[in-house]
Amino acid sequence: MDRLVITGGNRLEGQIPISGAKNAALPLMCAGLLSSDSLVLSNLPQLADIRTLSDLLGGHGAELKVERDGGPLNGGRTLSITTKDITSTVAPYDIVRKMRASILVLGPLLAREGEATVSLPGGCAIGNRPIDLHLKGFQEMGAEIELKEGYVRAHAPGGRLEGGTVHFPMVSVGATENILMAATLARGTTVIENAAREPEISDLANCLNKMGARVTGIGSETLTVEGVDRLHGGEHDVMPDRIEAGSYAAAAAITNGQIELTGDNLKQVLTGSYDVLKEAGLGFEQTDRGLMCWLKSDHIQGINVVTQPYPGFPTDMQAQVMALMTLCDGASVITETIFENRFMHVPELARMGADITVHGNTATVRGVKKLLGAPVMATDLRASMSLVLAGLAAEGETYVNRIYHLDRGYEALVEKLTACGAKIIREKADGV
Ligand SMILES: CC(=O)N[C@H]1[C@@H](OP(=O)(O)OP(=O)(O)OC[C@H]2O[C@@H](n3ccc(=O)[nH]c3=O)[C@H](O)[C@@H]2O)O[C@H](CO)[C@@H](O)[C@@H]1O
Ligand SMILES: C=C(OP(=O)(O)O)C(=O)O
Repeated sequence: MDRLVITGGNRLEGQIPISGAKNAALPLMCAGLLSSDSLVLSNLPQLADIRTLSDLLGGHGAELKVERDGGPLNGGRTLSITTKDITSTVAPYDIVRKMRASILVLGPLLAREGEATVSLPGGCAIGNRPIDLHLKGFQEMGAEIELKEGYVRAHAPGGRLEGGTVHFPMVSVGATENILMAATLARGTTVIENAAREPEISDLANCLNKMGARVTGIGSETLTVEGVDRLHGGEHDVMPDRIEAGSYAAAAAITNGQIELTGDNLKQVLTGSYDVLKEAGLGFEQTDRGLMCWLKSDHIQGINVVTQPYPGFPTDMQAQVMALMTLCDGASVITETIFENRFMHVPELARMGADITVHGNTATVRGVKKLLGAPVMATDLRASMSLVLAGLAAEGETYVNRIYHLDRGYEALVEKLTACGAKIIREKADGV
């Protein structure tokens, strides 16, 4: 198993190109199941999750072809997904267990074939993560659902889902995406109330419209989808990764460096994190190529922050901001409201000298003068990134184990940080 070895204390300076967003790319790829024509997606990041989903889609009959490969530092990949026929409506446990977003094939399969059998994804390190809202939504569209032997078996009587009103009692990104995709091919109109408003959902809705879907209300909490008989192919550029951008902005600040994030509309992409990072002392300046980020104030400023659905502060930035706060002037209070168990990075940061107390869903972080390198390991993707950030600032060497989490969501992490002067290498480590 690989690990990262980071020698901390280097001021980072340089450019980092922001990749296409994992959390946009995954639902967009699933949309490829909705049409027998080709969906061509550009700016796709090369990540473990994308490979996992490619395997899953291949099992349903999709043909995936790399049309262009600019590499992570030059525009990413262009992939065509052509699903002439759905050859299997079963999403097996062996693939779904690797990646929870696999549940997003349920809506497209059910919409196109009138049936789907998808393994229940189970929980993960950050929480229970049930899928009841997805299932309730499909039932409101006429589907019959059965849970058997760890699988969801969904069936649309008469072979087609019916439009209806799907009201979500709480905001769910995945459930909104699943119902949105299913509704494009349903009979009649579907109104999705209390829809999540994350930009990745707008990216998906815009792509679906390019494929002939009729989605209105994009970006709002009510999405209206007029079902059509078939979707055609389309071309779509995956939006930039707002969490990757925020993570590298935090890297600039924690090393007292200066990083130019390159890509389009990055200030807007950072909505939700932008104000929080500014309050923490970051300066931002729009440049020709993107957004310059640096620590503007003398010290990192302690802040109080609460994770919220978009446009609030994203839970996927919570661990990285906590890493930043370990070195703040004064204290910071961080409240996690989205996932019930998303503080697994706290004990690891504490091993590096951080002073953090957790009560329920609130962490109080008292800034320390310095962090000290240590062997650490994380249980999820963003927690791993928080340890990388801490390692970049720490005195001495930090060994980040279990980096398969980082491979899920940060494209070319070592290359991007090295290009800015970080001392970071990836090496084999036995038995961790
Ligand atoms: C691939 C992807 O895009 N992942 C993102 C997506 O995950 P994901 O789509 O899984 O997250 P949700 O928005 O669905 O989850 C939000 C909350 O709702 C709960 N819930 C969700 C569905 C359900 O049927 N029942 C239920 O109770 C979850 O347990 C969680 O507490 O949004 C999260 C919240 O912004 C992000 O952290 C993830 O990075
Ligand atoms: C939690 C995340 O992803 P997933 O929903 O795929 O687990 C994430 O991207 O931070």
